[in-house]
Amino acid sequence: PAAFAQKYSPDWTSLKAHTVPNWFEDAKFGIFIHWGLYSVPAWAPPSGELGKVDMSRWFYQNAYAEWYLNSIRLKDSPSYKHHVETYGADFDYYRFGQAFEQQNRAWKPQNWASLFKDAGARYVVLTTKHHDGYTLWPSKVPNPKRPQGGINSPRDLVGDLTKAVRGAGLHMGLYYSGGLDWTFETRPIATMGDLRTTAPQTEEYARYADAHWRELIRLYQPSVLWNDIGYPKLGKPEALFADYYNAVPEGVINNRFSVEYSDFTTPEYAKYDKITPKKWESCRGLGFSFGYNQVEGPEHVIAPEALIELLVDIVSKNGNLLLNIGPKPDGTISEIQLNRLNALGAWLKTNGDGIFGSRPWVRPSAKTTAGGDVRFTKKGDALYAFLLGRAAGPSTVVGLTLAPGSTVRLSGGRSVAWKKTGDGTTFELPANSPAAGPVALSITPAPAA
Ligand SMILES: C[C@@H]1N[C@H](CNC(=O)[C@H](c2ccccc2)C2CCCC2)[C@@H](O)[C@H](O)[C@@H]1O
Repeated sequence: PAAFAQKYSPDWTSLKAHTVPNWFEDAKFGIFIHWGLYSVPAWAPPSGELGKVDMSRWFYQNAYAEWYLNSIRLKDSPSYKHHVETYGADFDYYRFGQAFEQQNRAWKPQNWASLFKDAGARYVVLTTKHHDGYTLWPSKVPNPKRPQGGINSPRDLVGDLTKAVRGAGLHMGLYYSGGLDWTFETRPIATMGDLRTTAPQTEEYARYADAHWRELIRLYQPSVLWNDIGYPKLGKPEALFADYYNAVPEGVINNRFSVEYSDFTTPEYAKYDKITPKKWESCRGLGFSFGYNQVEGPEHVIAPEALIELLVDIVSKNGNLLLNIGPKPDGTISEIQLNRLNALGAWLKTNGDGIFGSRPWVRPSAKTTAGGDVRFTKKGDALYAFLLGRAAGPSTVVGLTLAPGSTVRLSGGRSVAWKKTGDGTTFELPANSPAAGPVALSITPAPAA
């Protein structure tokens, strides 16, 4: 097409003509990465998941290790106590830049790309600037609050990872904290009200954020604009969106610019409980934090089997899972995180056919007569049934009726005997499910309902 194809104009009517590209619908599983100065202290009280901790307490015992700067500004927080004991009360947070920049010289981005590919991920979203204002690329946009600099990575971490990820055949997306920037607003956030009043709304900041997003689009043509926690009202997002889509037609934009248009919604540590027609993506850490938290142990981190079941549940309801990894400053990833990625990758290797490229069926779930959970997806003329919770032996799915002569196979090909019963359909599953994770059945032709 002509290089100057200006399909989109900067108004919501034009932008609403954009549809979610197939690659994002098909992808199902992405890797979120929170990496930055906060990865150096890598410390937060594992107080619980967002949504399970009372918001009146959340900010004082913030489980998000990437909120370290805000946490140490709250003098009665466990993080402040830890900071004083470990670095001293007068150790300025931005001095972590030295250790971060020194240690990430050793980082090999291709190691991450192959790790994520082996895990079965189809796209990656990296933090380019989190709330602390530090940019993971050597931005040329001056920060009026930091004339002395010190908040731009000298190494192009964004570019290096983008190249490696695309080299591995995955899509590359970029996260940018449009709503908060603690180099512009230094007041601590102790309540949701503070979250709103400390979101910078000056013309100066709006120009800064817009220039950053435009620099990122020009340099890297990201497939995802993952803005976070709002956007300055004066930031003219509709112009940014139109220019982005005209430059990256297959791009997608999330709903956290907090404007009337987006390609997908972004429940955080949450998921929908039914099929929603609008595309959505559930994001969470493996534990309670996005940034690496050295304190987190197995009691804080999702178990491998629960992680696989989480992905299957989300996909059955028209969502993607954006699963976060918090790397150490030198780019290495903790064993507890690697272990979960590998478990997910192993299961997807055998059972991914009913996940990738699938779409929701007429209903997302059913039960077995033994009380087990079942999730459905559809792809081509096959219905996929995922029996959660180590289903084995004869298993009857309630309310499911197959056409006579239907073929049922385990993922990996082995055929499965089935018969119609009063309650539904009984499948003769193997006596024990070899690997962890749901048993996946393909059923052709797919029943109508
Ligand atoms: C991916 C994560 N996003 C967080 C921003 N989260 C939000 O804006 C949170 C949120 C959660 C769900 C939908 C919209 C907004 C609010 C902030 C605290 C309670 C609700 C960031 O604060 C966090 O550090 C991480 O980057």
